[in-house]
Amino acid sequence: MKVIVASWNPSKVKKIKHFLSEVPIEITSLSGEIEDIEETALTFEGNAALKVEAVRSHFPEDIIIGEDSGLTIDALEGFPGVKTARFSSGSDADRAEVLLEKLAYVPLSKRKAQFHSSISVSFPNGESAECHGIMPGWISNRDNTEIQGYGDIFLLSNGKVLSEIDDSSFNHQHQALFQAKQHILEWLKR
Ligand SMILES: O=c1[nH]c(=O)c2ncn([C@@H]3O[C@H](COP(=O)(O)OP(=O)(O)OP(=O)(O)O)[C@@H](O)[C@H]3O)c2[nH]1
Repeated sequence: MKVIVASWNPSKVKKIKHFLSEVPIEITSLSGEIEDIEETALTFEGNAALKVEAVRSHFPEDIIIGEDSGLTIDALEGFPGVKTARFSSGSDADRAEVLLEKLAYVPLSKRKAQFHSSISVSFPNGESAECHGIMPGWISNRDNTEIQGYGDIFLLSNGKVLSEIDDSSFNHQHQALFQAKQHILEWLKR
């Protein structure tokens, strides 16, 4: 039995594999023949479950883990939410610029935002566990000409943006991954 990471994003796969490295079974990613899925659910939880379901029949005897993450902005009624990776064309950096334009006249106190991570862990006997992590912050109103992604516009309570922080052990993905790891370790002990 292995843990299969149901993601088509190599840097996400690397992060999840690294975080789960203490789990005493092999952790592998998808091989090229399984196509990326359309993320059609309305919630992060729903999309994490869709990723797992999409690959379940290929790995009937393994544990499968799917993750969906994104940003919600209070002043934009939760936008971009599940569409964080694709609400407009281009890169995350381009989309971060679009968000800054939408918030151009909104003061910092009203720029509250959250990063979410939902993980679905599916076990070969049909059981599953849902995990969720959330990191609160604000969308920065600082001038930043070097925007490479959402981490450069997400301001934390210590006054730094996410991309300036080396230790991200408190972040949304790590919270959800920590819960996922506990579920897997408990399941393996049975
Ligand atoms: O700068 C960032 N710092 C973060 O800490 C962070 N957490 C999430 N995100 C963004 O949220 C979307 C996830 O999309 P997502 O879960 O659909 O993943 P994906 O499509 O890349 O891979 P897959 O697993 O679906 O194959 C993408 O735009 C990510 O860049 C972050 N950006």
